[in-house]
Amino acid sequence: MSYKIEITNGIATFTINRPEMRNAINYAVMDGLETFLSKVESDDSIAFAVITGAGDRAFCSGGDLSEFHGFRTAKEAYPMLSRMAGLLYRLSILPVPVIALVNGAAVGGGCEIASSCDYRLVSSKAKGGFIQGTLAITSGWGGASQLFAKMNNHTATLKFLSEAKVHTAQQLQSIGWATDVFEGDAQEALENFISDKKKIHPSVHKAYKKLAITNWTQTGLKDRMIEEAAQCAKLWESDAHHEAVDRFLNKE
Ligand SMILES: CC[C@@H](C(=O)O)C(=O)SCCNC(=O)CCNC(=O)[C@H](O)C(C)(C)COP(=O)(O)OP(=O)(O)OC[C@H]1O[C@@H](n2cnc3c(N)ncnc32)[C@H](O)[C@@H]1OP(=O)(O)O
Repeated sequence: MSYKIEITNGIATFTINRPEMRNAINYAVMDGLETFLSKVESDDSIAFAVITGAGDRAFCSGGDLSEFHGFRTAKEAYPMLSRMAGLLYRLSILPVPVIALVNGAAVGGGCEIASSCDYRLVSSKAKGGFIQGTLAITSGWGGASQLFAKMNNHTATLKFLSEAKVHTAQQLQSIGWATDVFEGDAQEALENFISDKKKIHPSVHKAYKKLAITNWTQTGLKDRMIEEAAQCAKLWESDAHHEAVDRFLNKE
């Protein structure tokens, strides 16, 4: 199974389970994420949502380039991009704190998934970045809009996106993207983080989350994410993009 859903003690966890592909997102994972979101949206007993990747190499390497490379035009790419943007918007507006447990590399769309969460716990061994620029596209799943909604420093955010570099965990923390950097075991880091949050009543977390969601609703975050998908789709059809993906797939 390309994903796992576990709900234990009020913590709902979605694990992308394709470690051999560095947890790249394909349609099966998108279907799983949709199921997960529906469960969390409809179960009041859930107090925290967590998204992570299987293994210790990657949180998520973005879209599965072998599966999506068949899209040649903007019209072909847009349905996939806008569907995932819609799912990440739903992830971001879940009524409980949403935690990205960044156990390994988070690049491209992987960075967009983590950016759509409220908190990012990042392994000291992980690396991450919006590397889409190296493929001659922008982020296409609404991740840039998520960043602009959440990061304080506009110039640092624009630099993070447009330079398309891979950063160390420490660098990710210094630009304000990583909430915490942990050494060692990811599950232990998650338990510590959640046990600290549990010192405060769940209704307080939910109430603050509601305020954040009101802000995002009023500033049209969903529409901006869908517009981001449309903009990426336009770049998708360029020769520069197809040539860059060919180079990755041919391991040049
Ligand atoms: C499509 C949406 C778009 C968006 O809107 O954001 C994107 O996400 S663009 C996609 C961005 N992702 C990439 O460009 C992939 C980048 N991958 C990497 O940089 C590295 O794989 C890694 C994540 C840093 C991990 O490096 P490492 O641990 O050294 O593993 P390998 O590179 O050897 O990968 C193992 C295996 O997995 C395949 N792989 C990795 N990522 C993807 C991917 N996104 N799609 C398809 N396949 C992927 C890689 O080709 C290797 O395959 P094999 O050699 O056949 O084992």
